[in-house]
Amino acid sequence: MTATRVLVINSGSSSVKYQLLDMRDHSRLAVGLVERIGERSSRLRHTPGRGGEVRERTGPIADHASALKSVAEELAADGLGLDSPELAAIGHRVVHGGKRFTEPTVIDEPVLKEIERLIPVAPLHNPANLTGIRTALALRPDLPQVAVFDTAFHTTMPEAAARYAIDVETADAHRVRRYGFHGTSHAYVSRETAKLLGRAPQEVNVIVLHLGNGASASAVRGGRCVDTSMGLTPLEGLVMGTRSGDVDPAVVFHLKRVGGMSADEIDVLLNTRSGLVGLCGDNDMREIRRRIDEGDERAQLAFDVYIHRLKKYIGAYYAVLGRVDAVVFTAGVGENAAPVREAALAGLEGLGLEVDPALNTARADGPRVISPEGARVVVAVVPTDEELEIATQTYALVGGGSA
Ligand SMILES: Nc1ncnc2c1ncn2[C@@H]1O[C@H](COP(=O)(O)OP(=O)(O)O)[C@@H](O)[C@H]1O
Ligand SMILES: CC(=O)OP(=O)(O)O
Ligand SMILES: [Mg+2]
Repeated sequence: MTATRVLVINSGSSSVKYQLLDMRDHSRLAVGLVERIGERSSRLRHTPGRGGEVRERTGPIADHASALKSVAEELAADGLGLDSPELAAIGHRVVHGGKRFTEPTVIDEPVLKEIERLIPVAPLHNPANLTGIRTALALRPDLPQVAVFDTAFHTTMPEAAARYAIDVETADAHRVRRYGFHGTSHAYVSRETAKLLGRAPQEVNVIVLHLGNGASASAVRGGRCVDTSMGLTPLEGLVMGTRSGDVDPAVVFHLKRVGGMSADEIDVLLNTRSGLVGLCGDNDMREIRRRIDEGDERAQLAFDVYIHRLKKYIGAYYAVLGRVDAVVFTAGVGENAAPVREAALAGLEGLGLEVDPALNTARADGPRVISPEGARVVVAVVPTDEELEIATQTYALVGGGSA
């Protein structure tokens, strides 16, 4: 029997998302999510493929290791256990790969050591990713397991975009530079955009706006990333659900010296109590739009700050690319929030950027153009699929498809 299945594991700081894919037709055999790991109200939601009934488990799940064991049990209950001979590999999302990992990589001890060495530059993400990998390795030590890095797509950024303008020796000694994240999504979406335009990826320049809970923009020239909004960590750039994005770095010294806060407290402030949640108390764009419709001023302010920052990055990446063929919205907010797309491009007609109101608000799935016929730049919505991209890269690396 040929092994044609890939399990994808995306371990976040307090969640594990997973999908089991059949790589012959890219069908989902199972999709699931474990949330609020480490709290008393943890929840596992498992959706079997092919129309099976959704199953939920609630109650405390102490850590990522227990979460993955529960996932393995759910899969086994559907006859899709990790011991299945049809499983070809497990693909793991790893957020920080530093400068070294430019490609998906089969995981062995030295690779684990390097991911561990990068924890100081990804304290929220890499420890969770590592636990996911170690637990999966303990369950199936014989199976190839592959790390797919969020940073990999951005390693093509020129030095001018990747360097911070700080003392070179100090920066290099501490590996301080701009790495960028969400790369799997930016790579997938820019390629799908080229398909939508009916052109080769090498021919098109695209601005990708990945607007999820975390959010980032990238400038992609001919299929290669030339700039992106996240930096040393996923804190830089756009306004996000709970993260501030760009601030004057002096805000940190000020809060320490004048506000009496510790470095750890400021870290928590900027990562978890800022962005939309910090501005208005909500980080869900649906809720913010509902409040705006009721005349809520704080929600309006949060929306305006979010849009202002987004518009600045669109303008910046227009300048970086020189010629733009498409501006593309993706991820939870980008795919679903028509008012965000409309507001982000309002007033940019001079740059050839326009949104057709009817196309923008039409209910539709899949990649679609939302700019008017004949517009100079195509504006599009292209749903991201990080799991499919991770599975595809994993399967290719272990020789799948060639058997
Ligand atoms: N129908 C919708 N309208 C507006 N915003 C939405 C809608 N659906 C989801 N979102 C937004 O998408 C966010 C989640 O995006 P997602 O890409 O799934 O994030 P992540 O992968 O970072 O968890 C939610 O917090 C919410 O703000
Ligand atoms: C890197 C990052 O910000 O990831 P996420 O959007 O999953 O938090
Ligand atoms: Mg996401």
